[in-house]
Amino acid sequence: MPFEDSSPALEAEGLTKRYGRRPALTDCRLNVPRGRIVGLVGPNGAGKSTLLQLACGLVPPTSGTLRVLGSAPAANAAHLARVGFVAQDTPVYGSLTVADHLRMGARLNPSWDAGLARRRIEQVGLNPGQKAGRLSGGQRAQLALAVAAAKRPELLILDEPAAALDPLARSSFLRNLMEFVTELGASAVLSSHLLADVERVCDHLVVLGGSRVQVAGDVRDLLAAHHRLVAPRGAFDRLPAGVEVVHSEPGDAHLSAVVRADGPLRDGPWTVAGVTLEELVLAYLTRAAGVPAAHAGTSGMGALR
Ligand SMILES: Nc1ncnc2c1ncn2[C@@H]1O[C@H](COP(=O)(O)OP(=O)(O)OP(=O)(O)O)[C@@H](O)[C@H]1O
Repeated sequence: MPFEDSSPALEAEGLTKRYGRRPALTDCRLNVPRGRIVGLVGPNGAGKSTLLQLACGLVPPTSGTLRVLGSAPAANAAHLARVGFVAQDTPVYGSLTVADHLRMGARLNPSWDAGLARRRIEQVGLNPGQKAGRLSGGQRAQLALAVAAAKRPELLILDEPAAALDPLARSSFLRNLMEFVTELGASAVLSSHLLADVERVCDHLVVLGGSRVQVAGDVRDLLAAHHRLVAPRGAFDRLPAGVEVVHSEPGDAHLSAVVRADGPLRDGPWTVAGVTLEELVLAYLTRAAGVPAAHAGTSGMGALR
């Protein structure tokens, strides 16, 4: 059942967070609608964890505003219950058993769904009597996800939830995540360095680079608005209005560029092709990093490190 309130999952205006003089997020504007699975990507130190911590009310902004499900982050106990958070290292209580975690979840959360928690624990093959400290990284992540989802949150926030998992465990974790989000009618934001994971599960993208939002939007819209143009060098000086070069790479006689176009691209002295999500992300991050064009390789579905 979808939730009735339709205010954005996340809405930020001028959001800035500094640690001392070091900027972690600068002047960020975001509007993430409900019902999306959001991929938050960017290189190390881009500000992903900071944004997620701000959204959970764990740290305050230096300036600007952030609204989560229409309220200030962690505004009150009722609002806290609407948001589930799985932190970067999927922390669990080592001396407590899997079943203890579920009992504790039930005591702490008024909307706890014991049936959902039990079902998920069974499906991922966790032994309720097992001490959490003896679980593997993947099993810990599954337990943390089950506990966060059994709160029946409207928004699940996950900081690199699958980073430590092997490919099989990651695949099962992401499948579980998608099932939860669909079953709960919820929204989710997950940060990841793995573009293949983002491509697989996310329908909305936020790219952070150098503490700023580089690009954000529904994946389908972003892919429709971006193209790869290959053209003789001089042709890029005559691009029509409404076409912005995000990043270009030099060839011998031609330039290859990822461009953003407001509307359909008219014919010209260029060839036009679609871009993959990876090409799109790398074009923005390369531009943000100020990497010289010759170093901006885009081959292979990669990890952002
Ligand atoms: N508690 C803190 N105290 C001081 N500086 C911090 C703190 N937390 C983060 N930072 C700084 O803020 C910037 C953004 O860090 P953040 O952890 O949000 O990046 P990230 O995108 O999550 O990185 P990663 O991919 O490595 O996890 C970095 O320069 C980091 O050093």
